[in-house]
Amino acid sequence: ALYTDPSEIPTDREYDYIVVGGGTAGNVIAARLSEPTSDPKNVLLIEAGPSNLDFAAAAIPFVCVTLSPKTPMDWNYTSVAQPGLNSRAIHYPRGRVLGGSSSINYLIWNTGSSEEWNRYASVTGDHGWSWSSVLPYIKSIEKLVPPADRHDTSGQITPGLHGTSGPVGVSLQGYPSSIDSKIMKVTEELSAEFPYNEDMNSGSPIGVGWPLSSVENGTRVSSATAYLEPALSASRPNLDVLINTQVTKLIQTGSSQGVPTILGVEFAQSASGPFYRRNATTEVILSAGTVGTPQLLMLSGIGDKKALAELGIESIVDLPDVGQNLQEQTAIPNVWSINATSTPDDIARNATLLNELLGEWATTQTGQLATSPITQIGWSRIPDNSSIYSEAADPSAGPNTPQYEFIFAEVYNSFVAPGPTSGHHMLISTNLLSPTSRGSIALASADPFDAPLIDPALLNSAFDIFTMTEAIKAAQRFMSAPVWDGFVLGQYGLFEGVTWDAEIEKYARDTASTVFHPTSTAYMSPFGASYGVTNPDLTVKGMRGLRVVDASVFPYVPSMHPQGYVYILAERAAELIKADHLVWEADYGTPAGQDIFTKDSVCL
Ligand SMILES: Cc1cc2nc3c(=O)[nH]c(=O)nc-3n(C[C@H](O)[C@H](O)[C@H](O)COP(=O)(O)OP(=O)(O)OC[C@H]3O[C@@H](n4cnc5c(N)ncnc54)[C@H](O)[C@@H]3O)c2cc1C
Repeated sequence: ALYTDPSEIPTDREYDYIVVGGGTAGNVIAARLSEPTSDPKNVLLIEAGPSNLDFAAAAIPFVCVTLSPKTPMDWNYTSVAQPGLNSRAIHYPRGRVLGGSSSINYLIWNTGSSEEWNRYASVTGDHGWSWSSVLPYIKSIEKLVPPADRHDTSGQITPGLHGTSGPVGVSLQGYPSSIDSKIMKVTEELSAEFPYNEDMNSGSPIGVGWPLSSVENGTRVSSATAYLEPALSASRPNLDVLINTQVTKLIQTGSSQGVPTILGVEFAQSASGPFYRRNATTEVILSAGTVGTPQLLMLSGIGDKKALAELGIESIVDLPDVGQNLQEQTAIPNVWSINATSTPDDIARNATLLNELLGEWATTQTGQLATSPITQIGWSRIPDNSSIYSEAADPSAGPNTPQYEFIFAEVYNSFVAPGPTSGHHMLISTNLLSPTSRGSIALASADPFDAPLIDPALLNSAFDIFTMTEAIKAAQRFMSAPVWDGFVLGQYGLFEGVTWDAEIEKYARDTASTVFHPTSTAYMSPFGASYGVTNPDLTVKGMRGLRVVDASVFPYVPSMHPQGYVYILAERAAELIKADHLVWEADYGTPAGQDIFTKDSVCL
């Protein structure tokens, strides 16, 4: 059942599992663990935000850009001042709603470069995170469906690479744009630098192609719509979901041989309380995301002992890497003025047009709003002989893994300057994918209702600014292809006249912001490692009862858009949890065919 107030939670029910955070990963976990079996498990899911169903706009793909920042679906964080961005602080959106960031994101669907999954396997010592091991999850998660406009997608995707019956509907762009054919033409005119890639989700992403989005029937697919709503609609008596309620602390419930057990959670709807507490009988699964997870661990005494002592927080386990190693990607929307008579720029300026499009979407889930504003994507790398390699090693997972991205859209956008009231535009957002900078999440105070200090460390290293500058120059080369003659009028807005390296660097630092992809603040390392926060089976080091399942556990930020990776992670995590539960309860040993990494009985 769905509850909106903690006082409604049945007091006589014992929960096997308590899941903290009804976001992208948390909903997968709650839905999977509460599946009907001969021995059903009771699951309580606690989400800080409201229901996604309270927000009609969340379902409409094109308006994804309006769901954050500064909305009721967003935590509305601001970063600390960024030295790499000329000391600017930036909005730092994170979903605070059922579905979490999958309810407010820009819908791009990627499942990875094979090299980086293999790197996850090698740095965690768990073959279960390798590309060959995660491929079956990708197929079982995806449901490839026709685009909203039902156009012929031959040659735009390799259907055989995709699943057809999973919970997450994914589709290609569902509305034509005037730049589609021109971008494809560049892949012929400048094919050496910008080759066409028929399917960027094959494991080898490099090239320019058509992106998939988490959109089905012209409507957003999130973990709330794909996993939680079906589970709730099935009226599972063993699944309880509590919304509008923040978990304020994880609580130690015992210890054995000096190893603490964490099975308790404290929660409240506001700083003034009342505060409630429930214990799980089997596990607490922390899925509060890359910002929320380390914040809650530290509030609970799991983190750097010295730093916590300064805030008066008593240490349960000294884990200095909690909140460290934050990896984030940087974006710059570079805009060109174009010779077009209509572009989606018009939608923001013309209320009548917007209302017509909303009407069309409401009746048939078709039209311009049935698709995201992103038309194509390109993935690329700096040349192997780049001068930066004399001072920095390549941070990417390998030569087939992109270091930067182009996102194409037929519209003006900027993080720092308002939109123009006339004219038509296109943009290439240049995104730095594999930064060498490392940021952090730290507590501002011991009050769980205080926002944490978020430092994504954007453009904070020589490699990062070099690669971003090269990406912008590559975008300029892309736009110099013959096909744009007469169509492109010139660089626009703050990008106008920006040509030379020094100008590009200044422009980059003045205009960049986040791609919204923070990861790695509770990163996995091998069992027994003296660094890291979580083990390869996602249990938290040095304790029993607690696991982390969300984007915070990735050892490196995914080189592509991460929501697909998070679904994969959560699906495997649900299997690991179920398998461990069998092992612990009945002492069966490893179930036949189950690929469980060997670990000692204490899971340190
Ligand atoms: C604006 C934006 C655009 C993006 N665009 C894309 C894109 O196009 N493609 C893509 O692949 N990725 C995109 N991403 C990133 C992607 O959505 C995230 O990486 C992914 O969804 C993270 O999943 P998660 O489970 O780790 O965290 P989340 O989905 O953020 O879930 C965390 C949940 O925990 C809840 N929570 C936190 N603290 C507490 C607490 N103390 N108590 C209770 N609940 C709590 C939160 O409210 C939230 O619901 C975007 C993200 C944003 C914000």
